[in-house]
Amino acid sequence: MLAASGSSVDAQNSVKMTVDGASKFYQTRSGGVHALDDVSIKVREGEFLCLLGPSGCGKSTLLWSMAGLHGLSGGEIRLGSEKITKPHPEIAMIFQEANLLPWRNLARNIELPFEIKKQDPDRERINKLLKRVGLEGFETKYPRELSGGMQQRASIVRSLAVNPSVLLMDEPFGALDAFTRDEMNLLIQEIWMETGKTIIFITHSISEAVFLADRIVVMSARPGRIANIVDVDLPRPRPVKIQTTPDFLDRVEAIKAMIDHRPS
Ligand SMILES: Nc1ncnc2c1ncn2[C@@H]1O[C@H](COP(=O)(O)OP(=O)(O)OP(=O)(O)O)[C@@H](O)[C@H]1O
Repeated sequence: MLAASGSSVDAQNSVKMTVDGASKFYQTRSGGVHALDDVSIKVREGEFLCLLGPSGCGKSTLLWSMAGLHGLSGGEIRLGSEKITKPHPEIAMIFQEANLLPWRNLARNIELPFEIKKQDPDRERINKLLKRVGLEGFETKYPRELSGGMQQRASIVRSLAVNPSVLLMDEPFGALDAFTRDEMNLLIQEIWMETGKTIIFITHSISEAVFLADRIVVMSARPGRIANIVDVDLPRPRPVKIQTTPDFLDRVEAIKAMIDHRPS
């Protein structure tokens, strides 16, 4: 069954990332936007955490802050005890769009983060990852020659090639068709189980969150606050067909009831 949690994280597991009293105001020409209000989360080492909430509740704002891509108006983000104020080599981000450079082939897209860091690409690791996601043999293809799912697989390889310990994923499969999305959800579950990375994953889909997560942070409408934190104790690996079981559907319904869709 679903269980509210979040109180005794420290006692159970080591904390990988901490969001401590995060608030964010955007200044716009038409006035201020209060996007996040006093959000605190302790992300456990190696956990799969999903952020779920209505459109505009500040999920991307929170994730971008965790990536060090933009600052908070109040509060702080920490990786271990280190304050995150700019991008960090241990933290990689994956977006809804694969963001591959169209003029570079797959191999050269994957090597880009190494070039930026002025490092030699770790070809052994890259080749293993390409094989793992089923892209072996596609190294010389250009993004336009790859399907959306293949492009997103490539962006996963590009992120994991530099061996981060935290993967932040901002609705990574939101633009894919339902079958490809199921495939990608299975793949990311397998990769997570194999690598023990800490994953923080934004989705609009309650089913996707219940399928993937150890815990789901349910956020309320703007300004984003934590409405609930839900444990998902379904055994792993979870097969796609688990999504049709009564237990799974009950969990989805329970979360649906928690989400406040009313505009603030
Ligand atoms: N750069 C910005 N300048 C001004 N307002 C912004 C900016 N970025 C986001 N916002 C506003 O902050 C609020 C939260 O946006 P955010 O994208 O974080 O929400 P979200 O939950 O990720 O939304 P969605 O699920 O639709 O992607 C929204 O009202 C949005 O319009």
